[in-house]
Amino acid sequence: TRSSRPQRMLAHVKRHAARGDPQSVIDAIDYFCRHKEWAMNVGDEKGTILDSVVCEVSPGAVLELGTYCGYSTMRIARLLAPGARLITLEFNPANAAVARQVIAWAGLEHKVQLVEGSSGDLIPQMREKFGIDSFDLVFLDHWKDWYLPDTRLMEELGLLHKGSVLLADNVICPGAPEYLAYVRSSPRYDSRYFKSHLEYTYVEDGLEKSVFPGASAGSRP
Ligand SMILES: O=C(NCCNC(=O)c1cc(-c2ccc(F)cc2)cc(O)c1O)c1cc(O)ncn1
Ligand SMILES: [Mg+2]
Repeated sequence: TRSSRPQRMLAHVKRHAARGDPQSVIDAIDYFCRHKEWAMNVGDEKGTILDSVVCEVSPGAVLELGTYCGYSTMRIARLLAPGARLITLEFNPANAAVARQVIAWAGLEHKVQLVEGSSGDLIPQMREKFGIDSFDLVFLDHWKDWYLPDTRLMEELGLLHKGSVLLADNVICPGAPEYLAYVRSSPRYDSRYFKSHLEYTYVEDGLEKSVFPGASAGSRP
């Protein structure tokens, strides 16, 4: 049967990127998506914003919701300090299979745990399965109408601590209106919008960065 777009992207990476060189894998994917076939990676423009937030937070524990082909997974993992961990959840097994090979080609597999399944099912298993107490940074890039329920779930499970940062992709396109309304109105978050463009296009999109000031905030009378 005809190959999938992620499979063609992986073939492009293997042909044009150097093993063990994350930047060359990132550049190869950006080239493929800009000049051959568009794909829904966070991309180079929003990727620069993602990089700056990762460097600012310098997280010990990161959760990524929505791996897709592993592009943002690599952007985050290449900036992590030794011993820091990135857990990335992907619902689609075919995409997960491609992402594993992309991450391995970049030589970042030892920093990343890719878990297949639904975020709603896996988030409650974080402690027992991965020994994670809380996350310093969460990158939301999966189904847009799951951003809010998964954020509520992480709050209720105590997986966010004072200062935890949520960074959400696509808050304009395709859009996550209920999530935006929540993080911007809740006294529980200090939220800021980073205006950018939908990956590889001139369409407006952006990232919303929301800092969790602590469970007690917003509950005082
Ligand atoms: O498909 C699953 N996740 C991808 C989410 N990501 C997106 O949908 C996404 C879409 C776009 C996009 C923007 C404009 C356009 F015209 C078409 C697509 C851009 C992005 O940057 C994304 O991140 C998925 C499946 C599943 O069964 N369960 C959980 N997640
Ligand atoms: Mg996205």
